[in-house]
Amino acid sequence: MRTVLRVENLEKFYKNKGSLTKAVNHISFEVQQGEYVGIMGASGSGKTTLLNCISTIDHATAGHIIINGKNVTGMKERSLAKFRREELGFIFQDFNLLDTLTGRDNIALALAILGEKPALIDKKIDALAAELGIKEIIEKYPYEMSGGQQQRVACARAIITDPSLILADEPTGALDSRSAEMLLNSLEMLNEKKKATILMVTHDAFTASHCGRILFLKDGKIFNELIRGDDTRKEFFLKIMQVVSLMGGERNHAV
Ligand SMILES: Nc1ncnc2c1ncn2[C@@H]1O[C@H](COP(=O)(O)OP(=O)(O)OP(=O)(O)O)[C@@H](O)[C@H]1O
Repeated sequence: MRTVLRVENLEKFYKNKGSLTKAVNHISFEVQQGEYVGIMGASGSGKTTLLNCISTIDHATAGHIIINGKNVTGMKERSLAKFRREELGFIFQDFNLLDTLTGRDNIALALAILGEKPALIDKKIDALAAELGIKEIIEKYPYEMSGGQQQRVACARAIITDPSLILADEPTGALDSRSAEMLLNSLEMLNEKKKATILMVTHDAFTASHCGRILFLKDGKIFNELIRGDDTRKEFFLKIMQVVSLMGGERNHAV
């Protein structure tokens, strides 16, 4: 298996009026191609900081992040912008679609920026929209879509460029439970059928139970790791809940 992401001794410290917050404190882990990995932890444990460093939005204080063989920690902003476009797909809690573009054009933009031929853009979008069940809504503008529909368009936008790694930050955070489940089915499809490698931050044990592996953060460090293996989703959910309660309780979601 190929290593898509390698995080080595990563540190991110914030200095504020003499106090030092170790938001990410010596974290190391790897993600292999085709893995679906969740990051869980209490509020303030460093999840978003870690994801922002990996997504190259934030600069690490020390350590290395290697994505698809490229060390992003040393890259300059111009190379980083190109790197993000070519190698990463993003799914945010609040969808982040452009309001002035239809769903189709939001997805198309990601491909157009990479220089894809216009004739191929529509073909690729049509095929993916059918797989994600969003064919009927992609000609709509984001404000004409439900949150769940917007998030599935965001999924399509994240995968259409065939990125090495998809980064999702609380992707179900703004969705009701039915829309969340549809979104999770879409992510599962991207992972299983399209072999997408996904790293997802979530508070929610139900959402996390769709992953193949979970890293639990506490005070900026990896506190525990769970691997789903042959567990059913429900069995994995119960194991996740055990770790969550061991760590001091979290927001929950019924199985
Ligand atoms: N810009 C900043 N300046 C100073 N401290 C920060 C900054 N950003 C984050 N922190 C601190 O770093 C720690 C980790 O924050 P982070 O947002 O990564 O946690 P989180 O696990 O994502 O939390 P949540 O689940 O609430 O989003 C917290 O103690 C936070 O207060």
